[in-house]
Amino acid sequence: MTYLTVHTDGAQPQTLLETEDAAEIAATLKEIDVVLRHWEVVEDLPEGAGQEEILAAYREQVDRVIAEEGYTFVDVARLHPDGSADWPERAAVARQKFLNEHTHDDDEVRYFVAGSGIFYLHVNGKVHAVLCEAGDLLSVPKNTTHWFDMGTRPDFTAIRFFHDDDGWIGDFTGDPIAQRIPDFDTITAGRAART
Ligand SMILES: CSCCC(=O)/C(O)=C/O
Ligand SMILES: [Fe+2]
Ligand code: NI
Repeated sequence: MTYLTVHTDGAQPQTLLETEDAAEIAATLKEIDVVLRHWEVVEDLPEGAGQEEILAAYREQVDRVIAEEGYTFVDVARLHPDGSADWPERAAVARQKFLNEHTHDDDEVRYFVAGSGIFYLHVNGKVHAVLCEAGDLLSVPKNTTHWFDMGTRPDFTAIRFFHDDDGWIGDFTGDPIAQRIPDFDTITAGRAART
């Protein structure tokens, strides 16, 4: 189940909303032109599946998204603890890449097929922190200021859709806001404590 928290963006952010209610999440995100859908997950995908295998397993859903919006390039962002000696360092580097506020001149469309991560959408003086989990398809309009936190123990697989064949290109805003909004580990711990 997806989880949404909304925060003010001032020097001392206040939490305005915490919800797991799918209808409330969809309605709140609609106010900022963001669409969150829940699609099926392929359960029998091998843990070590590669990019081509993942895209083949989700061909029907991927083709549906491409047909809707004319995307020309699709890839898979995947991080999963592999037990290697350099995993902690690679995980930290991967996390840092998306951790500062940025924009794209393309929509941000991400279909989570395993694991989780939080997109922070900074719009109209508020930050919407959307915890995406397996089955969540998030569509964020181009030029929306945002960042992404995969947490200190990254574990997710997300299919990404682009209109540009060059793939991921981010323009960083230089705003340090991400440092004062609760991070992935804090938000997921807070959610666990609610249940
Ligand atoms: C969950 S896909 C990796 C993150 C990403 O592509 C992005 O643009 C984060 O803002
Ligand atoms: Fe992004
Ligand atoms: Ni595993």
